[in-house]
Amino acid sequence: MKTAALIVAGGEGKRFGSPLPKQFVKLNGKEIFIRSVELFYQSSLIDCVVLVMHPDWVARALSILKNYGLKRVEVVAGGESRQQSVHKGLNALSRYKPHKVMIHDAARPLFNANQIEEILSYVKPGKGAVIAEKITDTIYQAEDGILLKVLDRRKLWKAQTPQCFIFEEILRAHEKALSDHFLDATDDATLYMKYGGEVTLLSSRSPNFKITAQTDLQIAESYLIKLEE
Ligand SMILES: Nc1ccn([C@@H]2O[C@H](COP(=O)(O)OP(=O)(O)OP(=O)(O)O)[C@@H](O)[C@H]2O)c(=O)n1
Ligand SMILES: C[C@](O)(CO)[C@H](O)COP(=O)(O)O
Repeated sequence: MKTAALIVAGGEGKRFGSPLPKQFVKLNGKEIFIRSVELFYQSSLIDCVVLVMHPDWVARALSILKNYGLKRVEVVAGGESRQQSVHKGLNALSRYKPHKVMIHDAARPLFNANQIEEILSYVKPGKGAVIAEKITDTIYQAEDGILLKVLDRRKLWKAQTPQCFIFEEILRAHEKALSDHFLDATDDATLYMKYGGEVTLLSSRSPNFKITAQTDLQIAESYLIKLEE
């Protein structure tokens, strides 16, 4: 049975604040989206890869993928939101009839691909698996800068990606969300759980933070320099 990877790179990177969308910015000499695609493309456990790219940058992405010899990556145009982009990517994947799918932010290029097998082992009918990070700080709930409540951090995690599911189940969850006009989910586990799925959280074995601001890029570079020494 096939396993697919869906890499979402359809955003504009507004918080990064550069004319080039952050997924095209080079991290130690290689574009961030290429690093994320390669994590899955180079895995023997992944049978097909779809990259969802911002519509204005599809041609540029295709040319860069070709330069890296990443021939078997299908590129589709993303939507206005991450949720729409994922849905477009899932529709593109349908023709490959995958059994499982790993949905990953292109903006998380540091993910440790050695965890692919472990994550997939948790994915079963009705059960998804998501890489997340346990909270170590005290977490406040506030309104207008006034502390309202201190939350129990023992029960709190920071969602990351990949987020992995039985393909038909997460596709159905996205379709139901669309028909229910539930359109502002910021991740896929939200939809999966809303429509009855159970999600297992797994800690990342390496830094797996999202490149959101320019400072994140500098942190990622110093980590990679050490790793690739
Ligand atoms: N319409 C969108 C919005 C986001 N994403 C992708 O979802 C991931 C996480 O989103 P985020 O870090 O918020 O990226 P951007 O939306 O580009 O960032 P910003 O909010 O700063 O514009 C990224 O890989 C991004 O490319 C997407 O595929 N389609
Ligand atoms: C999917 C995600 O990376 C999990 O933390 C996050 O929700 C993406 O949010 P963004 O606003 O699209 O970066």
